[in-house]
Amino acid sequence: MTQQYLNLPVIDLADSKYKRKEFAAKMVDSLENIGFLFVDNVPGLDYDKLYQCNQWFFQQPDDVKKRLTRKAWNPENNNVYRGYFPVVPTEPSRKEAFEFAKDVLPGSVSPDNWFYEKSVWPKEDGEFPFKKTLCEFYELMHKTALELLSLCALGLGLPEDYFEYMFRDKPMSTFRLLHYPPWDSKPVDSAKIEDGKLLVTPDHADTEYLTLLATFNYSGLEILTSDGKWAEITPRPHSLVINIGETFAKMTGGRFKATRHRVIDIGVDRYSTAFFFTPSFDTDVGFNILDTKREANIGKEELFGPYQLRRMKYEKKYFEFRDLPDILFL
Ligand SMILES: O=C(O)CCC(=O)C(=O)O
Ligand SMILES: [Fe+2]
Repeated sequence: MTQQYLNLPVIDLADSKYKRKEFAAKMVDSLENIGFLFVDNVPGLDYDKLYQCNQWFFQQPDDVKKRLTRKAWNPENNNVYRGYFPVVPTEPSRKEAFEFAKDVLPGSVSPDNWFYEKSVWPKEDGEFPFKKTLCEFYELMHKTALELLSLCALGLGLPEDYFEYMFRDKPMSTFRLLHYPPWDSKPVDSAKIEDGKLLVTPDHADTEYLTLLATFNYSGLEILTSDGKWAEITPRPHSLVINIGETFAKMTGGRFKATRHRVIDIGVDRYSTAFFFTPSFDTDVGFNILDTKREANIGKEELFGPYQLRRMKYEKKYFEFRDLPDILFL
């Protein structure tokens, strides 16, 4: 099979003030038909600095990573959800990652609800302000995601602030730094796909609401197009890749697509960052936002937190999530 390439639609946020309606329509069209798009000129987003954060972390020695490693891989630690997880050589998903969130106020959630556990951070040497810089990026991604959702709302004929309440109080968003080392001479069979290619992340759709991905001009990201073929996204420097997760798709009754995608081994180390914009645990995600007849949604309440845990731990069973503890009150 010859490799297919795809140029995604582009929205330039520098123009979004005076082309709002046009961009809203483009955003809706992209999410209905492809499920992915590029966003250029995100105000304040410094890609070199973000890449520097990514490189700084993955160059840390093993003992630094070990102190941040989730309990499933290091029983000495208490963090089950945030922090670091290592490459697992028997998995087709070949990646290590560092994940953090914005801490909630102490006492504002049940201590059993590890979705809100405090983020863990590496010790710094005073040379590079890793935590401070990444926390600023978190705020920037949060703001950008809200702006993109307000364009979606406008394009769908909803009030522009329609989605805001879901993310105002205790969003569960995760910021993930990723490193995919290339396969060595003996890749696991489950990583082998057509045309002799190798996976570093298998076919999946994201679970949350909206994903903001920086690929730093690396190739390797493929999406499953509507004609059933895998196509590689042509990287676009200084642009974010945007896609939606299953939660948003289901709340539009499937009108918006949570498109399946995967990452291919490009033969060299690959780095990216993903911001998963995620509602609060208590958000009702059981209704269709496009269904104007209220009765159609009665009795369908579904809290986001339990939905997310079920999808990640019991249904998708990704290696990084399948050992998560249960949450007793679910
Ligand atoms: O690294 C990438 O380009 C994609 C990452 C991804 O799909 C994910 O983490 O869900
Ligand atoms: Fe993904």
